[in-house]
Amino acid sequence: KPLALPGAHVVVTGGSSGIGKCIAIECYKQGAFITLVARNEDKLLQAKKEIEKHSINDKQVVLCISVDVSQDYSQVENVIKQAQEKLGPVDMLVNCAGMSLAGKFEDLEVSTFERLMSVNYLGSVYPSRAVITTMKERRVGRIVFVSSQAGQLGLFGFTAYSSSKFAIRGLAEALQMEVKPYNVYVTVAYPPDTDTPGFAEENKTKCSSPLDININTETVSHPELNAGSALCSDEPALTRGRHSLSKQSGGERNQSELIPLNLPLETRLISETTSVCKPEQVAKQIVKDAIEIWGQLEREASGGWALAWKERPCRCMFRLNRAEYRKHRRLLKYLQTWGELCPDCVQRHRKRAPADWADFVFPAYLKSKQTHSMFLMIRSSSSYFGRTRLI
Ligand SMILES: NC(=O)C1=CN([C@@H]2O[C@H](COP(=O)(O)OP(=O)(O)OC[C@H]3O[C@@H](n4cnc5c(N)ncnc54)[C@H](OP(=O)(O)O)[C@@H]3O)[C@@H](O)[C@H]2O)C=CC1
Ligand SMILES: CCCCCCCCCCCCCCCC(=O)[C@@H](N)CO
Repeated sequence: KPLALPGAHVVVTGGSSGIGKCIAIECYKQGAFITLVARNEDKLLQAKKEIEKHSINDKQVVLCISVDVSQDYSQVENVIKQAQEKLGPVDMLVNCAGMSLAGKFEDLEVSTFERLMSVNYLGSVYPSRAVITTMKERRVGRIVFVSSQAGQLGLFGFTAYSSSKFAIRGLAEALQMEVKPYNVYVTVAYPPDTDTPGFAEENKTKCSSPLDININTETVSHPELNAGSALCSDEPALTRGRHSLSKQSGGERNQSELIPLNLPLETRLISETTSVCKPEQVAKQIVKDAIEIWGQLEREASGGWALAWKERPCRCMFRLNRAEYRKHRRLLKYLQTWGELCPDCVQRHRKRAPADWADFVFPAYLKSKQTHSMFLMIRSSSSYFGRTRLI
């Protein structure tokens, strides 16, 4: 049976901002009781207020608990205890707390690797560990992990981030095997770039040196500019209201938007080849897939395999037909040869000619509507196991 959200207790880590907040809103709109978990109390309270605007009955509650999910297991366990005392056993846990930092391997501090592993990986282990026993006993439960596209494919500049997001996948797949007999289901979301405060932060670390690039980080946070950048947008890739090359002259640059760090331009270029999603849209898909029954998912997954096409069936946000799937593989090929393409691409970029460097990297069809549509992939571990006969 699908999980019934009305009256259910949903815990969302990272629920005070971005995708997590939108997931909380989505569940609340469907009648759930929510516990938000994050560090900053002001942000939590603000999110609570925003979520409460969407109530559908007067019994619904939004509880806020401040904790760092990455530090101390006993603290996290306590938080879950508190939440269960107030709102009952957790029916669904969404592990959305996370952070991202981009940089070349040798430019990243080793502490960054430790930090991202703690927050993204251990920060998903701890809450899951704290809810799992009760879920198994009750034979009810959903655990959602939020990985990333960078958790399916190693991407330039994401050595620290990608690996922490890959780790989540291993955790989820192994856990699913253990808990499936107890009617507990695990999903992993692999979202693309999504317009959130966290993404804006990350982009600050993605700039190149200021000599030839203007990064207009403002663009991404303006919803009206981003209106055309939804998944289904017909607009070509470069006019999607992303932090595209600014036409401002050097003299008009806002210095605060330029972080003069030696951080990878390539990362930003790769990133700009796809559209930015709206967090509401990503959240909706994540919640839908988490509460659904796997049988259905498996059938729907038959449209195509995304990313690791050989052995890993994925659920795509929009199903792919055969032709689209072929394009998909081409895109992957391009990414695999990125190492060769990129130096040239960067050089052209530096010379500012041709302006449309993405045409060089990706042929026009890859910037088409269908391509935009593929970028949200929600993976169902059980459909994976079903297909590859691992169990
Ligand atoms: N936006 C994007 O482009 C994509 C994001 N993702 C993933 O989605 C998730 C959410 O991202 P997004 O919405 O952009 O992020 P935001 O930065 O907007 O929100 C992050 C949330 O996590 C909380 N958080 C961060 N660190 C901790 C911690 N140590 N302990 C407890 N809470 C913490 C933050 O609150 P506080 O700081 O107060 O603790 C905040 O509520 C992340 O895991 C991210 O990696 C995946 C793919 C794409
Ligand atoms: C169809 C084949 C799919 C090919 C996918 C690769 C496309 C390259 C674009 C990758 C963009 C970076 C995603 C990371 C998002 C993220 O996690 C951070 N933004 C977090 O803040």
